[in-house]
Amino acid sequence: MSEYALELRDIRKVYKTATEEIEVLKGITLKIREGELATIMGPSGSGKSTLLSIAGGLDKPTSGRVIVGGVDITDMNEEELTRVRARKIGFVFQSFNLIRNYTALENVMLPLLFTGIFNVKEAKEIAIRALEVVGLKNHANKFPNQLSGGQQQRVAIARALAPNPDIILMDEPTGSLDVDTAARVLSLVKWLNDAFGQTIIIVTHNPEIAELSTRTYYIRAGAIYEEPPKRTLTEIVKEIKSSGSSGDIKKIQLEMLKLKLEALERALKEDRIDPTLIEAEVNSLEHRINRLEKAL
Ligand SMILES: Nc1ncnc2c1ncn2[C@@H]1O[C@H](COP(=O)(O)OP(=O)(O)OP(=O)(O)O)[C@@H](O)[C@H]1O
Repeated sequence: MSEYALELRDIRKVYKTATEEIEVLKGITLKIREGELATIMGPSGSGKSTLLSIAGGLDKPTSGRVIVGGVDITDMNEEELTRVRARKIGFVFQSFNLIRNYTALENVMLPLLFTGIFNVKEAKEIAIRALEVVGLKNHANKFPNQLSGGQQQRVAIARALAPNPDIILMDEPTGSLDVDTAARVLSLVKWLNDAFGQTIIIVTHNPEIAELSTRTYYIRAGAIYEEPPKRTLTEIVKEIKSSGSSGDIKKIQLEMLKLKLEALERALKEDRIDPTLIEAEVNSLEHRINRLEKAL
């Protein structure tokens, strides 16, 4: 058994769309030791969920290796991955992802049955214990819509926990919960890490969750850091300006101004507006169009 619950080696991820290629992850190496409660933070669109999907074998990296509990899952086919995911990886997402017409108990039993290890009776016994761990033993036969948001998230945690996975991956696990319920769910997560030694990775925007964790990582511009990247406001503004979008915005603005000018000229020609009222506006539009054309 490896000392790492999860190892990501030089992970690159390039998304190809019809018009462009985006390199979201630019060679990320990450080693999560057993028993860690790690958080991954970073700006919106920085690739946190992409990294989590790759770590969980839900998505393939463009290059690099993914090793879960000492097993290299990078080149596994879908059938092998389904087994490995069920045995070694638990998932908890913001939207709970419980199956609506299954009871809480059945929802927790499902990944246990997917492992191919347990029969129905064994899966049931383990699932009941997992529900007990999250304080929901008495709600085992309820359907998701008969449970509160916090209870549903606890069922999702029981489901992730039941197969005794090497690692539980959580994507904004408290994102859709109110503050009090979120705090209760988080204290359960923290307790599972402390008492069970369960290795957990949480992707979040919430710095308070990072405070609970044993280690915090930050993703920015496709790279990962253990310290929050220190940037001045001027650097952030420069980065946004040079991100390529401001040129496009100017072009769109120019098109909009030209369309407005055309419309004004048409209205003037067709005698639909008072010329004295719009003279200044036409002048100002022409001036702005000139300036933008020079800037592009
Ligand atoms: N299937 C896909 N095809 C093309 N681009 C994608 C795809 N999935 C994600 N992206 C792009 O990859 C980038 C990273 O997305 P990702 O969801 O991993 O970011 P994130 O850090 O989790 O963002 P957030 O905090 O807003 O959830 C984004 O620019 C996104 O638009």
